[in-house]
Amino acid sequence: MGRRIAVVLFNLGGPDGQDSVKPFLRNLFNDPAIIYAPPPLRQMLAWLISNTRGPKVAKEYAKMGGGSPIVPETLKQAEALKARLEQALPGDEVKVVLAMRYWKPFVADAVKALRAFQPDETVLLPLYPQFSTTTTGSSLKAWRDAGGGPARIVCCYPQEADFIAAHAKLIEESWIKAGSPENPRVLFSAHGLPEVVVERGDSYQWQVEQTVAAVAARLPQALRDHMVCYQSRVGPLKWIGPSTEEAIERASEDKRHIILSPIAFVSEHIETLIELDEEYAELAHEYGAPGYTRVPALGDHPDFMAALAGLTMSALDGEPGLKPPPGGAALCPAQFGRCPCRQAGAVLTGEQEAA
Ligand SMILES: C=CC1=C(C)c2cc3[nH]c(cc4nc(cc5[nH]c(cc1n2)c(C)c5CCC(=O)O)C(CCC(=O)O)=C4C)c(C)c3C=C
Ligand SMILES: [Fe+2]
Ligand SMILES: [Fe+2]
Repeated sequence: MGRRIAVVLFNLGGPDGQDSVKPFLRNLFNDPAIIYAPPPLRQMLAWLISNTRGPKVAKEYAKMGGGSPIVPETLKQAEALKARLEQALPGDEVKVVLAMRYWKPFVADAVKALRAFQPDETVLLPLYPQFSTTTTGSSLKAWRDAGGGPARIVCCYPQEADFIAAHAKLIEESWIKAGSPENPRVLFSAHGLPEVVVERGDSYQWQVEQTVAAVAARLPQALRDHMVCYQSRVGPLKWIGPSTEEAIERASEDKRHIILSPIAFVSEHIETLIELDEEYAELAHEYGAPGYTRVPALGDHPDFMAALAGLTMSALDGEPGLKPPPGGAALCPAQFGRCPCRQAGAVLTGEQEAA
């Protein structure tokens, strides 16, 4: 008899309308993985920041039709992944559910849906290729807090071959579509993090650099000039750099045609459609860059879907528990020990998952 297989796609989530911008931001800033302050200070900060930041951000969501496209975009990925898994696992019943961290459908909604489905196997698959305590770590903790059952866990996949191929193909295609401009520089722009998060052992920046090195190595010679940079800084803390603004300024001074590829986001949302397409495009224009081409996010690109299906299939193999990064990729160095990849194979305790 066939198995019932559930795949849980973790992502950040986004407001589904103007009324949910403030509560979405409040949920985000009330996460101890994002703001290292004890309650009730954290709740107070979350309330304050969501109220001050809310109106500005609501205007940006309004430009995208009122809310974030992250859920519809993730649903497309879920459908494509389901189709691939059904083909690879004939006879098994596959259900792919969304589990968003800060807005609907929440992780708790996914746990509820799976209680009704009664899966034989559950695979937790973060839509964050690079592990961060602020993203995957926080989602795994939310899974446990919501009473999510035992699962096979994909930790991270910063160098997964099909994921890397998808990025490399999209970059090359975008450059060709722009007329193969001379003197291009590929700017790999990832969401930033406060420096203190990395100092505490978060492996995200290290893994982003692994991804960038692997994608750059697959690009044609003409596209080898590249730089990694970090966008979306929020709040008063010092964030990791160089910032995407600085990278755009430098590329403009060097008279490079900017090919901007989002490298830690796997779908389109506010950070790509507003920040990259409007704010950074305008900045490149102001700095006098010879050109600015934005590479699309991965979305349901067939190679990325192959990566997600492959990660799910290998998670289903062997013992349950946490799976190491695929393809013999290096485990995170000891100073970035908050990534659970180093405990792969062991049965995770709550502490390790939450780290
Ligand atoms: C790689 C993915 C992400 C990391 C790492 C990350 C860390 C992080 N984010 C904030 C604050 C905000 N992020 C916001 C939006 C947002 N962030 C990610 C991904 C990562 N965040 C995504 C996919 C999105 C888009 C959500 C959507 O609308 O679809 C926002 C909201 C927008 C805004 O107000 O600018 C905030 C705030 C911090 C503080 C942080 C690490 C500490
Ligand atoms: Fe973010
Ligand atoms: Fe790791």
